Amino acid sequence: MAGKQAEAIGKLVVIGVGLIGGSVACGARQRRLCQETIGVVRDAETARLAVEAGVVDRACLNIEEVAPKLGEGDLVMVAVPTLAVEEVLRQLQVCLSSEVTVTDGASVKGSVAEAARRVYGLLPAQLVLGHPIAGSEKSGVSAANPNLYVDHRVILTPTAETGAGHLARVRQLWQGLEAEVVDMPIAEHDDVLGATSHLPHAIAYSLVDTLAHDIDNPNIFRYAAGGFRDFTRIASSDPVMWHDIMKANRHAVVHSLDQFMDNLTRLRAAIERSDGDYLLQMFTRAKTARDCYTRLSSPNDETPE
Ligand SMILES: NC(=O)C1=CN([C@@H]2O[C@H](COP(=O)(O)OP(=O)(O)OC[C@H]3O[C@@H](n4cnc5c(N)ncnc54)[C@H](O)[C@@H]3O)[C@@H](O)[C@H]2O)C=CC1
Ligand SMILES: O=C(O)C(=O)Cc1ccc(O)cc1
Repeated sequence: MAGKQAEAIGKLVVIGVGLIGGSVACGARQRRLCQETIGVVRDAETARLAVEAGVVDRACLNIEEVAPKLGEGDLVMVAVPTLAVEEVLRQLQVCLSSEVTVTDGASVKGSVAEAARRVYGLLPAQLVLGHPIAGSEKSGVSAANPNLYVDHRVILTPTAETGAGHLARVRQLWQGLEAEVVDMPIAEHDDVLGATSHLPHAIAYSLVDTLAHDIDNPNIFRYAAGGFRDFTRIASSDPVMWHDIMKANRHAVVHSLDQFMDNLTRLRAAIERSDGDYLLQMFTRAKTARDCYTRLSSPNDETPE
């Protein structure tokens, strides 16, 4: 292997040119990681915007227009909401050669693996499931950012069925985008992300909904300070995307929510009985854990506003 260069990626086809797919496409295009970048979008306006903004070289409205021309070395990235991946795989199954590498960016991996088994009857070797741990509350092609993944982690969840060449090609794409790639079993991915990403989004949505609808003061947000802004930014995220994630990872999210609600119940009781020892101990423990997290993570891990 010494000195052997990885083969360049041929065509990169991105299905769903929003924040995640658009960022992969324009990041790869700017860095010349592939020969051509093609977007598959759902309407002519998005196609026009994606080309005009230099996110892709060209865009089309139907995967069947490009799929028959793809072969070994080409890569298809599916970047649509989690529960829409199955419908896209169904289209790919009928029109795409098994030599083409297929990957995705969906936030839940177990449900996508199950969808793939339903569509193909097994997990095909060409399919490499992945998840960039980078993003924001923004969505759509206008949010695409060629440097979104720089110094951020991308989790790949290969299985025994995953083809080594396909895995290498997907790894090469993310590394070319300057991300740090780590491999993880599917179940571990969904448990960990259920706790660290899906639970905080559920809590943020619930907090804002509580303040907006359950508290009897129409001016409540007028007096919110920076803490409210920091804590609730993610409640501006796309509702369809999060509807899909909560349904797709419901067992892990419910488990994490139960643990959180137990903790919150203990906190409520301590506040009610004015238990200062409990409050100081719990807040100190949490502050130590959070300070440790910020020290360990690079500055880029702090999500920008
Ligand atoms: N937003 C974030 O911070 C992150 C999102 N993800 C995951 O990446 C995926 C994409 O998310 P975003 O790019 O944020 O969403 P987005 O809303 O910005 O883009 C999704 C795109 O997919 C298109 N789309 C929806 N259904 C489709 C279908 N059936 N066929 C073709 N196109 C379809 C939409 O028109 C849109 O252009 C989701 O699965 C999400 O869970 C992963 C990491 C971070
Ligand atoms: O906006 C934020 O802080 C996020 O947490 C972005 C995000 C959303 C979904 C994911 O699957 C991964 C990252």
